[in-house]
Amino acid sequence: MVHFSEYYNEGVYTTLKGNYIFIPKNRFQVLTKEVWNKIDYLDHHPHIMQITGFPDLEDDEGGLNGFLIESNETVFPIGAGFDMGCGFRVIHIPRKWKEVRLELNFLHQCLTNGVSGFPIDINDINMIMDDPINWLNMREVIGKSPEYPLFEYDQERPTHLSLEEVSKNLVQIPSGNHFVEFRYVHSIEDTSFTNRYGIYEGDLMVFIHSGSDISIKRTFMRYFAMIHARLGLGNIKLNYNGYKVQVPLQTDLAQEFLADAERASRLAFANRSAITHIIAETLQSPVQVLLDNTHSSIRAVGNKVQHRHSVQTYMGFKGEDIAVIAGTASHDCVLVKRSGQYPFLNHGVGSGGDQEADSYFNIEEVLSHGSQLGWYHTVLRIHPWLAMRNN
Ligand SMILES: Nc1nc2c(ncn2[C@@H]2O[C@H](COP(=O)(O)O)[C@@H](O)[C@H]2O)c(=O)[nH]1
Ligand SMILES: [Mn+2]
Repeated sequence: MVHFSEYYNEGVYTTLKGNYIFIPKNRFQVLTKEVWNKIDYLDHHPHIMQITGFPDLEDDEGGLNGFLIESNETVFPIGAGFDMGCGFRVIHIPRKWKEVRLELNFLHQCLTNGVSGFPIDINDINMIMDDPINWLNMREVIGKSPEYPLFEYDQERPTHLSLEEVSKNLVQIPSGNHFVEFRYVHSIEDTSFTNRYGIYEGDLMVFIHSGSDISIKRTFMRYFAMIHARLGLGNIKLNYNGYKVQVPLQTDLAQEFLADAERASRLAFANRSAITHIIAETLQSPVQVLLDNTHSSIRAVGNKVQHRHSVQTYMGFKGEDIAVIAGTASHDCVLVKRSGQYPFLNHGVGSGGDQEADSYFNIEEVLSHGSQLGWYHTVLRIHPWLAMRNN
């Protein structure tokens, strides 16, 4: 048994190769053998430049949740999990939460059955993959994202996504652990921020958590299986180390995978934008999009590949770097403002799947850990009210 605690200091574990795992002590102590095997494997991998673990680090479907990998010349298809492009959008609505009950039934109908007044066809899908911002402008979508990073990709690469399926599933909540939640501001800690942007206690906050539809998720599972089979790695067992499945960056397969990863991110972003539009139209209200990010992505710049599995960066909102840390369905979510230099943070409190699970960590513990590391301070807390899902 290795006594890892000798490397643990003030909320940070330093690996043998000098990589960091930012994790509260009691979480650190219960990391499983499988998690350590994966960390150790990547820590010693010749094509890995950096790995980083975040406070909600844990095992997840062959990979690690709350985990960032930066590699050289190599793509790890499990690096973002299968829900490629998944992210949160947070919208402030300058109305009190108690005032909007009447419109919600109609909204639920729209967001779970599709919206006839907002038709989507294959041309829309092609335009979104090509230039999502232009598509939003052309469709006069209300509620633009203040900042959303698009990455260059090789648009000539063939796609393995089923565009027909995607077109049927856009402008609605995808299945899986995706939702539109109506929450409200219930305690403000940084009044200078909220006064600047007209945010008050009791105001409605809408959370859109949405990634790919099931057909996109299956595409990335197929990529994984295909690369696994090509490498002749045998059977996939429980607690499989999915990082053993890798593909050189310059191969056609890796380039197709990366192109589809960026397409999936753009489609998920467009879906969150279209959902915002439907909410704004239904509530007949202005909306203030605080942020839109993706926490599951694989992107290459030059020969460097960044893999994010449930890891977010701060987003620019009117010159301020902010993020939202999700709690659970029945707990607060928290808007934070960056106070340190470090650009990344965990997206939530773990990966519990569709239902509230025991495996979720305590948000207070996660928050105090991030604050102690000097990453951010709390701006406000957002209380749960009601949620819409589409399973
Ligand atoms: N506001 C809510 N947050 C939730 C809910 N279920 C889970 N979560 C949080 O979201 C993140 C992201 O989930 P993932 O599927 O992308 O891993 C997770 O870490 C939880 O903190 C919910 O119902 N409402
Ligand atoms: Mn997600």
